[in-house]
Amino acid sequence: MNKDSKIYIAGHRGLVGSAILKSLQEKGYQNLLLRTSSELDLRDSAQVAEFFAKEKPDVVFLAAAKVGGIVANNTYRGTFIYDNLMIQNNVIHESYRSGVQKLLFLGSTCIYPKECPQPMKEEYLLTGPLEYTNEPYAIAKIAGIKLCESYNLQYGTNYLSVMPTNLYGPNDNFDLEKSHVLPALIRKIHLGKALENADWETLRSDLKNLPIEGVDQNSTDAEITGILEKYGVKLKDGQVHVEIWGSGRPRREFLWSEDMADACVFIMEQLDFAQTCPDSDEIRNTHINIGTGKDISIAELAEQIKAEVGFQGSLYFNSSKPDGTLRKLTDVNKLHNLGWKHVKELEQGIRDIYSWYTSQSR
Ligand SMILES: NC(=O)C1=CN([C@@H]2O[C@H](COP(=O)(O)OP(=O)(O)OC[C@H]3O[C@@H](n4cnc5c(N)ncnc54)[C@H](OP(=O)(O)O)[C@@H]3O)[C@@H](O)[C@H]2O)C=CC1
Ligand SMILES: C[C@H]1O[C@H](OP(=O)(O)OP(=O)(O)OC[C@H]2O[C@@H](n3cnc4c(=O)[nH]c(N)nc43)[C@H](O)[C@@H]2O)[C@@H](O)[C@@H](O)C1=O
Repeated sequence: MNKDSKIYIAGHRGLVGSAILKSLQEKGYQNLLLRTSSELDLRDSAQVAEFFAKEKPDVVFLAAAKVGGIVANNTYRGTFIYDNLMIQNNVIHESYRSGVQKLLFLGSTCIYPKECPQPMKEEYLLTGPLEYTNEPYAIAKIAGIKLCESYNLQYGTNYLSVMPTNLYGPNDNFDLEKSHVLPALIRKIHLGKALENADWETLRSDLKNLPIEGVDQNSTDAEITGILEKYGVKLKDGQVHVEIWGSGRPRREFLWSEDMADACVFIMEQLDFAQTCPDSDEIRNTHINIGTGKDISIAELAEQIKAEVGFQGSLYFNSSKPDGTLRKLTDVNKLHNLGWKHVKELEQGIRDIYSWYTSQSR
């Protein structure tokens, strides 16, 4: 990959894709190829074939995918497996057909078994049953790793795969049902604080920027209070209570999206497929974990966000919502040995994302 390479970033408006775009621009890459999903639906084989044949990119960052939190994965199981298989099959296959020199596939640490030894090493892939709530998504991601690996071995392509831990940062999804835990808690606790202060202006401007079904900035105070209750932000006995899904016991590892993007660009600049093979006799587990190597319980995360936001009310746990995997801490030795380490720690990241969120919802 060099500064003149024609680089296609699939998913450039998303959490990770937007950070990859920013990182490449900052590093002086200028020949960038971008398409939104409405301009190019990557599930559509004919559209993707035409795009690659015409544009012939040199390099591809595949950060387009159907993505969501635990409940979205568990609810839209068909969409998660179909969309992801179609997107990655089309992009990887047409990259091969049009002669793309290098490609980066983004998977996820949910590829590892539900009961995986901790921390999770790359070699633990396919050693046990998966967590059921996101099994369809995880199976698509495993297929993506194997598609890259198989094309490399059969056709001599140079496609790399990275497995990021849970990510957060600017341009994340803050939907209260479909998002991941960190953005969901930032927003719920922010709304909780506004409700306890009877700060209707803040509540209305939040809803103006990111409407919740059944309520908008023109709704009455009572309607807003009623709908927030449905999403777990409740005013009861003069106090506001914010719902945390599950038991609070699961542990998660969080990486700032711009660190993730930096790791992606670093790997694409520094590595070829041959160097990712741990053992030349057995070409397996060539993917690379990307994370911090540190985790925290959901209960602790919620307390940290509560302190950062300055919410005075209470947090309560709703055990009717799924916990998912109890722990998925990445082993980041492979990444560290390559010479890359994250920069932003979680405490600073929470501060920065809360500041970003409030600047957007004003
Ligand atoms: N977020 C996280 O915590 C984690 C993410 N990952 C992986 O990282 C990658 C990026 O995720 P993230 O940035 O969070 O996801 P986002 O949901 O923020 O962004 C996904 C992007 O994919 C694009 N996209 C979705 N469907 C299509 C389609 N049919 N055709 C074309 N483009 C499409 C969207 O484009 P548009 O905006 O134009 O509609 C969007 O920009 C994914 O592979 C994900 O699985 C892995 C682990 C954790
Ligand atoms: C990135 C990763 O993301 C998903 O896996 P997950 O880590 O389980 O996802 P999550 O962020 O949604 O939840 C983490 C934990 O947090 C708890 N939790 C509490 N309160 C809220 C809450 O309000 N919202 C959400 N979403 N979770 C909450 C929740 O119950 C769970 O115990 C998969 O898509 C998977 O495929 C994947 O790749």
